[in-house]
Amino acid sequence: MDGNRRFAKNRGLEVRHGHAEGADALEQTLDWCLKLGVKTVTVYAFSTENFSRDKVSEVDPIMSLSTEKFQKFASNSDIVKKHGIAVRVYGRLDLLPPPVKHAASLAAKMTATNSNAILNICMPYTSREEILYAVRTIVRGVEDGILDSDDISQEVLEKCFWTGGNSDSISGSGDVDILLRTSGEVRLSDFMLWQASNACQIKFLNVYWPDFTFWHMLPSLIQYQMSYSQVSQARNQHQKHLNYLFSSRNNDKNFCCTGAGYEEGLVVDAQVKRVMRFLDAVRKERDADAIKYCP
Ligand SMILES: CC(C)=CCC/C(C)=C/CC/C(C)=C/COP(=O)(O)OP(=O)(O)O
Repeated sequence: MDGNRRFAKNRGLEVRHGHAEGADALEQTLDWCLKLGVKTVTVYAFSTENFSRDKVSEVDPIMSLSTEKFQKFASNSDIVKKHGIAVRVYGRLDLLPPPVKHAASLAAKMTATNSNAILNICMPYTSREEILYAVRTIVRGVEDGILDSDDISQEVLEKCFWTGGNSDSISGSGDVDILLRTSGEVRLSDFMLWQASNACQIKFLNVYWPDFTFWHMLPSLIQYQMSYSQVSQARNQHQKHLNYLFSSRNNDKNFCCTGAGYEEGLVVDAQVKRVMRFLDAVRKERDADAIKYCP
């Protein structure tokens, strides 16, 4: 959601009004996405670096605005109810002021059973923080004796991300299909670096976020649909590559692996059992963390 300040400046408005318009643009965009069948929408609302902006004129107003939006989502507001949206907040929630993290946890809790669509709000987030979180989780797993260092793989690492769960947990969403960056900046600014690395369509749009319309979004969706077979092919290739790495790590153990990595239904040996037990504990802890600031 980039370009709120420049939008405000161009109109002679205070910065906080730019952010307020940005928050409204999110609800509108969400409505378009869900009507078109895009069931998971992830937005970059605040980076950990944004805390260094002016507290009074910018950070505090963003925090108040976010509290208000989270409270609205928590009460299953019109848009949440209309589309059955589960709201998830990814990031260093511990760094947020108490009213914001209370409201964020409440929104996650009160919408957790909504199962038609997912809104992920990244706040305060950076990809590098997320990767660090995953690495720390894995180190703890090894130190606690749940996991062997030999068990660590790309799949295990990515399942330890904030986004690493699956659709039936209240955290996690997996790979990104389309990434849209508004405001004309041509960089990713530490957003979903890992999740966007696997056949993701990345578009840089020359529009400030509050001015973003359906017509900015539509060409990207059409292009994605038209290239869907190449996307699937690239993803299958990637899965084959992971399987190859997996079986070559395990060829001394007479291990066999099918397409779905560590998912259920696979041949189970001691390593798979260990990994599944670890990932289950990770998912439970992450789900508990998502709602731990509920008042
Ligand atoms: C919970 C919820 C939905 C909250 C929404 C609050 C909101 C709209 C936050 C966006 C804040 C932000 C740093 C935007 C980026 O534009 P920028 O300020 O970097 O603009 P610039 O690129 O023009 O400087």
